[in-house]
Amino acid sequence: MSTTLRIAVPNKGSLAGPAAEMLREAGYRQRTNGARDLVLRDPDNNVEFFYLRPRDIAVYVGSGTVDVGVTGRDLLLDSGSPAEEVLALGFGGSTFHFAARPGTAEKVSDFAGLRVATSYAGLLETYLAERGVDAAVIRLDGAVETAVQLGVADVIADVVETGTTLRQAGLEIVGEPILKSEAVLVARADGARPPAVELLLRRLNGVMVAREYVMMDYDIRAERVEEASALTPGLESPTVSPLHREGWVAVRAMVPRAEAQRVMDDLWAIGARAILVTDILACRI
Ligand SMILES: Nc1ncnc2c1ncn2[C@@H]1O[C@H](COP(=O)(O)OP(=O)(O)OP(=O)(O)O)[C@@H](O)[C@H]1O
Ligand SMILES: O=P(O)(O)OC[C@H]1O[C@H](OP(=O)(O)OP(=O)(O)O)[C@H](O)[C@@H]1O
Ligand SMILES: [Mg+2]
Repeated sequence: MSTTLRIAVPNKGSLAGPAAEMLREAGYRQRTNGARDLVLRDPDNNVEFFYLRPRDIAVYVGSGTVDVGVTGRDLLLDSGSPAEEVLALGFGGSTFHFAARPGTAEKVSDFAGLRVATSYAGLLETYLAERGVDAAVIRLDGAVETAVQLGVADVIADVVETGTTLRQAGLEIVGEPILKSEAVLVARADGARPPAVELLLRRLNGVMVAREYVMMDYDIRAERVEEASALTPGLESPTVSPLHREGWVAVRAMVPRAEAQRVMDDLWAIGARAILVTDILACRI
């Protein structure tokens, strides 16, 4: 039997719930709601899950003590660990921005000589160094928006999701986004990809495709099938099957979920009927 694959999963914070849900959808065993196990075995899949702080996951993966892990792209870059992103997972999205009181600065080069507070010091130091900006980086653990009010910093660099926290602290975004982040699967940068990792990647990809697409079926007159196929090209090519009713065909294609209603309207307008949309439960593409 091959060696057990070790996977690190966030134990708390905004990535923990969606990460466990995605792994469950991919057919792996996960902790039941509210459980606080630090390790969980999934003998059917020959996998062991380690529930760790999201900030630490890239460090464990980089050291080789676990094979792969789920963390944020921002946390991976901040860690400076020899781990690399192998798959973006489509959840936990956020944008990392500079913010300050109005009138403090307009662009990054204005930060020279100022104090910038953040809980992503590694990421920030690299960013400033790459642009040759000499600012003092103040390392904080969280609630960095308050640092300006308390006089500890002039500027902050932090995750912005809705912008509510910034507004409440009287701050506004300065300059371009520093980084767009989302949850990612990470593996050791120099490591070979064992078959178990390839299998995990295929399963996670399958979950993402099943979430992003729906299956669309409809009937249409044969002479309009080219037009219809242009509206529903599918991933490679739509399936067209003969119907018992003369002059008509049945078409089946995957359609992006977000476009399903518009595509149905367009199909209806060219004479398609019996248009049905169904969820894709799982897939391997
Ligand atoms: N609104 C958000 N606030 C913070 N992090 C977010 C948010 N939305 C997505 N993320 C992502 O979640 C990861 C941070 O997760 P982490 O669990 O460390 O922080 P958290 O969600 O703020 O939890 P906590 O504050 O309880 O430590 C980062 O990759 C970050 O980009
Ligand atoms: O743009 P918003 O929707 O307001 O979200 C962004 C805020 O949410 C997170 O803080 P969190 O609540 O996790 O507290 P923390 O700073 O202590 O981590 C993040 O650090 C920002 O402060
Ligand atoms: Mg937080």
